[in-house]
Amino acid sequence: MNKIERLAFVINATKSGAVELADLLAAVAQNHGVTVRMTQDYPIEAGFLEGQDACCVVGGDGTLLSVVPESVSWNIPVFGINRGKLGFLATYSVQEAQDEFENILQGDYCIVNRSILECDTKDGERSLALNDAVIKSADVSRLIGLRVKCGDDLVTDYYSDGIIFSTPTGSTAYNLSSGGPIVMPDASVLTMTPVCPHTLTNRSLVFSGNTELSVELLESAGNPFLTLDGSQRFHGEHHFPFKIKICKKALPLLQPHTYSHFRILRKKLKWGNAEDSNS
Ligand SMILES: NC(=O)c1ccc[n+]([C@@H]2O[C@H](COP(=O)([O-])OP(=O)(O)OC[C@H]3O[C@@H](n4cnc5c(N)ncnc54)[C@H](O)[C@@H]3O)[C@@H](O)[C@H]2O)c1
Ligand SMILES: Nc1ncnc2c1ncn2[C@@H]1O[C@H](COP(=O)(O)OP(=O)(O)OP(=O)(O)O)[C@@H](O)[C@H]1O
Repeated sequence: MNKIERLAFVINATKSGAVELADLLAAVAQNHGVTVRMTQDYPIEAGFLEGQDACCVVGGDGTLLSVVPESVSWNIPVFGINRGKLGFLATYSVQEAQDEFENILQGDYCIVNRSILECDTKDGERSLALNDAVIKSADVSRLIGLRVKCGDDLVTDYYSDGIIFSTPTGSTAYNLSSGGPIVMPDASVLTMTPVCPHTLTNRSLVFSGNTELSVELLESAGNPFLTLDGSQRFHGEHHFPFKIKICKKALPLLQPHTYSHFRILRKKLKWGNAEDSNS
């Protein structure tokens, strides 16, 4: 791949050691003639990634999720160094980052495109999500009634705690906790998983990647809301119905050539007795 000549750092300064690590890596980059820009803003300012060759996120998965709209908008590859808890998306450990940083700057990396969701609310707001779009009621003790259509075709009506619409990347997040399938990140699909549906038969559905779903509110359930990647929220009935599909654009994710999704699954989900599941 191309050498990195302009590198942006997005730092979650609330994470211990994040600022120091970013300063260290920035100094390495500058010694290699790389132009560096840094921010601790959350979320980052619109336009921050314009003209950059890559974006290095120092924080946890939430920090990486927060740069997704900006990265997609300018098509800037992102990689994350984990200073958070899990680091499922921010997959470089501090040690790996320090060992591999100069190679990355020299172009020794690959880019994979991760599909993202595009959500259009009734009032015309469009938002993107790398993981998921989740609809729930703010009144946690009430069911929410939602009607899902696939194009013009009725899927069914759900009475549940909510519904999670997930990308393959997001399949290992809230979707997984709610019994949804783990999906390989390069699959062109969109999953839908009801949270505690009040029926014996509703399960996750996997739709093809060119599906457009629409979601209607069946009855007022006390302040319904839509959350994208766990942060951006749309409160209220006036946003319904809204539409969800896989976006034509994707998130370019920078990975080492040695990246193995199964290794990440084994390690982060503590799978089985594989030798590397706890390392
Ligand atoms: N019960 C749950 O599991 C639950 C509830 C709410 C939100 N979430 C998830 O949290 C995500 C937002 O993450 P955050 O870090 O900003 O909030 P957070 O700090 O509340 O993180 C929730 C956990 O999800 C992990 N996570 C995030 N993306 C992931 C992915 N693609 N695969 C596997 N694990 C992932 C994070 O590392 C963290 O441990 C949302 O997109 C949603 O999927 C999960
Ligand atoms: N640059 C930032 N500055 C301050 N706060 C941030 C920044 N980026 C994200 N945050 C907030 O900090 C929260 C936690 O950060 P993050 O998700 O990165 O760490 P974590 O939850 O410990 O890690 P992980 O998600 O990998 O388990 C985010 O959900 C978000 O609210």
